Amino acid sequence: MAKVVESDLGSGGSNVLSLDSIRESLIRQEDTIVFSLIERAKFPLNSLAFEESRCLDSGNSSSLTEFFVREIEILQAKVGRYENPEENPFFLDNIPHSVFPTHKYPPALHPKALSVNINKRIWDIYFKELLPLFVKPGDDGNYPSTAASDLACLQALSRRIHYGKFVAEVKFRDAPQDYEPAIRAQDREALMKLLTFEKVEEMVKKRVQKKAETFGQEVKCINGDESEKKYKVDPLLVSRIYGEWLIPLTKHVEVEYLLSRLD
Ligand SMILES: O=C(O)C(=O)C[C@]1(C(=O)O)C=C[C@@H](O)C=C1
Repeated sequence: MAKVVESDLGSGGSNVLSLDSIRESLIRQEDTIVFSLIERAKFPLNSLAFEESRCLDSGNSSSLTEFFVREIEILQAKVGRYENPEENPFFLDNIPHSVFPTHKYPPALHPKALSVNINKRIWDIYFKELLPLFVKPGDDGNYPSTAASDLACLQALSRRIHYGKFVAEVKFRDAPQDYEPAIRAQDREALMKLLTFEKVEEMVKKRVQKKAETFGQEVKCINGDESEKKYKVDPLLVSRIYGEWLIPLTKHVEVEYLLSRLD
């Protein structure tokens, strides 16, 4: 069995590997996700930025958004972003090494974690299903700012969903006797059942709804008598995005990670 050691887990984490500390991080990530959706909602859909290749460089056939994300990922890789096991690139084919000495993240995950990357799926879902739900239709031509906002959303969503690897690792360590038989049998359904906590999911959906109400409320009057409350992104929609996409994709990552946990 590959060696995985007790270690510090990610951003500002304590060195206790526990389900509570992992959930704390997921709760903090909700703020980033809700804010990134609110920021993206400033712009209309601007689909020309991500749907069509309009690059003037004849050797390049990517959309403006894809070009932007690829270039930013290269830059971020050069300063060590992908040395952090919480970060997963969208374009794996062109990730260079860091050109600076990097922080040595203690190995918290099984080495097979590296092969769990569902960013291609996240990209497709984000542009085809999620974005049209929470931004206005239309085109204002502001593609560079739109692409920057899309990247912020994509990275926040990807980090949250791939955090499933850490959640799965902790659950496995807490109860190997429950998980090992299902892993040996490669039984996805049994694993899904073991790692599901419906009450926690309900709480997450309610909390992000509340965060979207709190962070995204239009504030025009200062004497508190807004006649009708208005939100930059519909709070019920944020809850639905979690319930229908983010939580199921996180669980999918958990299962994929666990399937190789004994390799
Ligand atoms: O908190 C957990 O136990 C998780 O696995 C995370 C999560 C989620 O995505 O929010 C996923 C599955 C559980 O059913 C509950 C919540």
